[in-house]
Amino acid sequence: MLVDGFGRELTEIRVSLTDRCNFDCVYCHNEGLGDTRGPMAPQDEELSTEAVLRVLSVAADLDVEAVKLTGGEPMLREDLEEIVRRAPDGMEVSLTTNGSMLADRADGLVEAGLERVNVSQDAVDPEAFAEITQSGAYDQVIEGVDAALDAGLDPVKLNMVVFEGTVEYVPQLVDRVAERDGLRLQLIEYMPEIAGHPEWAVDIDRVHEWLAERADRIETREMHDRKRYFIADGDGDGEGMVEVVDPVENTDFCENCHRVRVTHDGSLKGCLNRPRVHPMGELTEAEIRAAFHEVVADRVPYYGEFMVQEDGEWVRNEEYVGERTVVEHISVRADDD
Ligand SMILES: Nc1nc2c(ncn2[C@@H]2O[C@H](COP(=O)(O)OP(=O)(O)OP(=O)(O)O)[C@@H](O)[C@H]2O)c(=O)[nH]1
Ligand SMILES: C[S@@+](CC[C@H](N)C(=O)[O-])C[C@H]1O[C@@H](n2cnc3c(N)ncnc32)[C@H](O)[C@@H]1O
Ligand code: SF4
Ligand code: SF4
Repeated sequence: MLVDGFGRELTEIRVSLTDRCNFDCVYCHNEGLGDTRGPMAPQDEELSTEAVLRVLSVAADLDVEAVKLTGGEPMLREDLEEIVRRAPDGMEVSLTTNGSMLADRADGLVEAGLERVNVSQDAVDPEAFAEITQSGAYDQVIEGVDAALDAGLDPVKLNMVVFEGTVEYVPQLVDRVAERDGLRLQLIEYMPEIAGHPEWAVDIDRVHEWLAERADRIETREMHDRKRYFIADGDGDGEGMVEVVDPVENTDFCENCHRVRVTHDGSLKGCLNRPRVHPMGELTEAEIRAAFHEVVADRVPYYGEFMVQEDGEWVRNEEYVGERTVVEHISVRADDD
């Protein structure tokens, strides 16, 4: 198993299968890859099926236990089922999707070996959903979630980005997961580091407090030191789990980060917020293996090491001053600024 200089073992990888997407969510950080807008057709630079599988095979040799397939929108890839089916034995395969294409493919994905799915759902109101995602696919997403549950995926997590445009819907989504077996909720703190608009952020501590008041019990997940709140439904006969993903300025979160990312065009990235990417060459097994070693050796906790606090402000640690910033690295959404 690979371990970085801060004692963090590498246990998971996140593979961005494409940076294309059929939605245009106002908050999207696109896993640090820049704008999702553009042609919907497959792009030449995207990793081929075989290249993805080679990366997974090397990762499995290095004792990586789980892979998250993400994007952009990973369900735009027609070879998704094949990738899931041919992923290394013993590696947990999960998917994060906007859910708009899930209804027809959930059964096939389960058959291929998918173990669980996260579906982004920021609102229970179709109009608000359309405004946030810039798409009219609310009904398809709801059908996708139902199909995933019916197909036996467990858990199905609803991902909700908590920012000023969604915070009012938190209680409704908490109720929804408490009422439905198999559903869980992930409240993801809005991350302005890449997406911009820091003024959209809400105080995540207040969300924690609100959940703590309602929870029967609270657990802490090892990954990222995330809190999980277990909340009973109105009748008291069901219980929902709500996990909070709160990476912003959170040193405990970064201290417990065990993930690297593979970009859609075949580079390895040690941190979502850090621009450093390492191309994996022609993607021979030897090149991929070397890239994993180098990237893990270069991994540092973003908050607490790459960024440190000075007089109450987060500033770049002098040791990394020469490194580009995220904002310089990606093509930011020019017309949003
Ligand atoms: N800063 C940061 N944010 C993360 C990290 N992992 C997940 N997130 C945030 O959480 C979002 C949702 O992640 P998902 O891919 O649905 O899943 P997850 O919760 O990380 O993983 P599982 O709980 O294992 O399904 C990401 O797009 C990020 O916004 C991380 O390592 N660092
Ligand atoms: C980039 S999307 C890719 C997968 C898929 N298209 C989807 O939306 O689920 C992965 C996750 O990132 C979350 N996300 C995107 N931008 C974010 C931001 N600025 N802050 C926090 N989470 C964000 C989305 O809500 C989604 O759950
Ligand atoms: S669906 Fe996912 S990738 Fe697409 S714009 Fe929304 S958050 Fe970004
Ligand atoms: S180190 Fe980077 S990838 Fe890991 S939790 Fe912190 S910001 Fe996210």
